[in-house]
Amino acid sequence: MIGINEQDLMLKPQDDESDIVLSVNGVSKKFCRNLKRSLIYGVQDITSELLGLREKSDKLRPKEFWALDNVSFQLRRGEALGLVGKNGSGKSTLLRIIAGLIKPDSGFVEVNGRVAPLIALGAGFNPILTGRENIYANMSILGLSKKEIDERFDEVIEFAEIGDAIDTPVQSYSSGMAARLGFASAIHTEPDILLIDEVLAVGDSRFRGKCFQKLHDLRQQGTSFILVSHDSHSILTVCESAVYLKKGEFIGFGDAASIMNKYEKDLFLADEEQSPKQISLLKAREHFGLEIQSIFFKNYQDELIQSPITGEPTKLCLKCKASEKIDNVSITFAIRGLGKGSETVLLINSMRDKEYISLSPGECEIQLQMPYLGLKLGHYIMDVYAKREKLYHLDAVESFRFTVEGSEESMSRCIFYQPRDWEIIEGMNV
Ligand SMILES: Nc1ncnc2c1ncn2[C@@H]1O[C@H](COP(=O)(O)OP(=O)(O)OP(=O)(O)O)[C@@H](O)[C@H]1O
Repeated sequence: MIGINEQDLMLKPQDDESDIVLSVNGVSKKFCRNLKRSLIYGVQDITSELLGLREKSDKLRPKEFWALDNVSFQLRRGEALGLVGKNGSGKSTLLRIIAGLIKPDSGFVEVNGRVAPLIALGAGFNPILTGRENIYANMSILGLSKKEIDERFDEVIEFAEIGDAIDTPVQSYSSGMAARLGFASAIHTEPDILLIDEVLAVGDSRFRGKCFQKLHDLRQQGTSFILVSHDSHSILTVCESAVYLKKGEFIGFGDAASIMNKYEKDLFLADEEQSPKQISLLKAREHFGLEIQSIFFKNYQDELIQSPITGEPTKLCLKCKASEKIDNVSITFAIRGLGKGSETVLLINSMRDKEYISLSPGECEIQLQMPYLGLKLGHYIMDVYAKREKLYHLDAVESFRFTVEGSEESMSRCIFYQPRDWEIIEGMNV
């Protein structure tokens, strides 16, 4: 478990208990994989509860498993907390417990204020009702009177941008439209805590930008939120703290940067051994005159380095073996971040750089020299391709993983490293 460190304390200098809007205390929830048994256990539990015999048990019955095991954290007024974990790790279950939709088997949740869950797409809309009817139903469930909904109705449809479709049944909406309407009606209830489960991933990027802007405004007014996302960048830019779950196990609660670092490391590097300084590619592959034998990083003193460092001079090296003289070799490095839908963050091609590589028979080292490494801290996957005059495929290495390290704390919250100097010009020359 990741403990509370100095950074956590820095994040919350005011340790005022009245600021806590949500407190999750040792929450556990078990489910049963077998439907028939699950129904039997359900009937048993209800009967014993009605008879006042039910005791909270920390023991699992056959076929049961912990979907959440002893989860504890707090959320303060105006704070954004990221909730991360692989598929099936218990994130939705936790949000459903916080929203009061299901009860924990042990532990308890204290909520100070109004919770608006945006859990399923469309936030629980009834598909046969129109958008208009759903807004009324939804916002009244979240505690608003008809008069209050009337007052906000125009703002909701304006924010959701669904126009005339407001009077057609929600079942005819696209998933993006339903998500927009769900988001718009939830935020206009002015909740104290907003629970957001991946819904923002559905809208187009312009609408997403608008939602993030709205979330920012709500936070200024004191709304706190929990954001579930598989996209590290969203969590790192929006949230200051995070909770990490792994198959129901509570791995940690702390500042977003250190939790996301731990999560990414586990997610992608779990089965890798501590990566050696030099990655030898032992797998025999078919290659056409050029074989890439290993990939590694060096500093500008030509020493091998385990993990390159943001902003430092770095060489990315390929040890190759040519079986004959080869002219016009084109080398491509395609580097992408980790995680679902990660884009290519760096694409370098020697031909496009007008670098015409000619290799003599035998071994050689091809070096890409980077005076400043612009990649931010984190984990990456790289594909490398060697081609002859763009057309003939010589060799390729796919999914080479590496980690970029760094000492600048701010680098975990931005996208690239900017080499820079500062200068103050004073006096007459300005
Ligand atoms: N009602 C239920 N009955 C039985 N098992 C359930 C039930 N709800 C969830 N589970 C199981 O509990 C585990 C946690 O599910 P949950 O939906 O909370 O995960 P998640 O982290 O939200 O996943 P995802 O990222 O895919 O949305 C999963 O193994 C899931 O199959």
